[in-house]
Amino acid sequence: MRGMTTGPTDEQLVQAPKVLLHDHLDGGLRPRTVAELAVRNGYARLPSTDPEELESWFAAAAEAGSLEEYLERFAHTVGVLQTSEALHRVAAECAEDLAADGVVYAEIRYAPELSTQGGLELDQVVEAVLAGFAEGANRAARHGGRIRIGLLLCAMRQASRSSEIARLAVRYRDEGVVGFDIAGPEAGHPPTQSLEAFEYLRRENFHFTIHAGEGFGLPSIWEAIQYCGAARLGHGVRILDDITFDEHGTAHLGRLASFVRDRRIPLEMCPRSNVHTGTVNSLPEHPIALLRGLHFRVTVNTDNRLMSQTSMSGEFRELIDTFGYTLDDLQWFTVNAMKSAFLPFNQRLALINEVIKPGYAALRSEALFGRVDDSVGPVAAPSGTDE
Ligand SMILES: O=c1[nH]cnc2c1ncn2[C@H]1C[C@H](O)[C@@H](CO)O1
Ligand SMILES: [Zn+2]
Repeated sequence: MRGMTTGPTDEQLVQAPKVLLHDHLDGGLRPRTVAELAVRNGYARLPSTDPEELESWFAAAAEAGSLEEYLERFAHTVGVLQTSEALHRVAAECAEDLAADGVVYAEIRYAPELSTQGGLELDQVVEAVLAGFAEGANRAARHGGRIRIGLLLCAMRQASRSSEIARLAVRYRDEGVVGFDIAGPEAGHPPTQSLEAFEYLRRENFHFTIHAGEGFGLPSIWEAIQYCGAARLGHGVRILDDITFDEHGTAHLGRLASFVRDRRIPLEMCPRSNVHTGTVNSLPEHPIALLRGLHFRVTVNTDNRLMSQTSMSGEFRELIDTFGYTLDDLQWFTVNAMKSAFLPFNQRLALINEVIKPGYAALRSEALFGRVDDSVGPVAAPSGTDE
């Protein structure tokens, strides 16, 4: 509630409806699942098969300091994702974990070309993931969780298979694939290397986002938008390079930054991941607060829950602690994300009006009346919090 001195509790952050647009399937496995799949499928290259040790090993990605080093950890999650059963299980657990964290709508991305080392066809990869999502969402619903979940297909920038993956995405557009993306090392692999794929997708009226402005700067963002036609930007952090400040601290937007803001191009920001890849030095230095203040269409995302040891409620917690955000800000980020989703307009609107806004209103009214503690009766809201 605007003006409240107390912020939302961790429990309220989980209860708050959240929308996640940028999260990699192979970056969010449960450590125990990685270990079990490795044993079951004879994958012998894991650094450990003890779930706790594995969790710490993946978490060391936090010290990577560069996108390239951060990405090295994925060899092992991809290593255990080479069968339909493994993909199905991991996708189902992903849906369950997100629902348990209060995510009501998610677009999860994966590069199917990474799961063909054991003989799977691309179609089988996509089908296993989609079936896993459906199963996980159903299991979550049985425990009171509600989640809509779609798949974005990534092509890996270094692999030159983007046109093939774009065609795959369009073929599965009515089965749960909601969009396309390119991922992997950004420097040396500009978006225009995949121009043919993006032109095809545009002719098909299909949706796509592009990882840009994370491991490389403005030229990557410019190509993603002006050559390729990206509807959203994965990260987009370096748009900051096109903003200058005068001696009064007033921000001035360059032409590209203005275009991004004027066109309401969503920025899929992933604060914790950006610190881990060295894209920004620390969370307080992250441009999310500045860009939110300048009314860019900012969204909050996790990127890789395992490698960056995060969750949507965890990202929100850190933003609150760092920038003093309130429930109003969290609702703003969430509505921004829902507006930006690759879902039909009427469904986006329904989720905003029937799920997100009522969810935040309920939390605000809880803050207004004080939380009920069964042992001592209602806890009064702290004094001096009137607007
Ligand atoms: O933040 C990222 N930037 C670029 N590529 C990424 C990032 N996080 C994960 N990936 C890559 C590694 C995965 O294997 C791939 C598909 O999910 O996408
Ligand atoms: Zn990413």
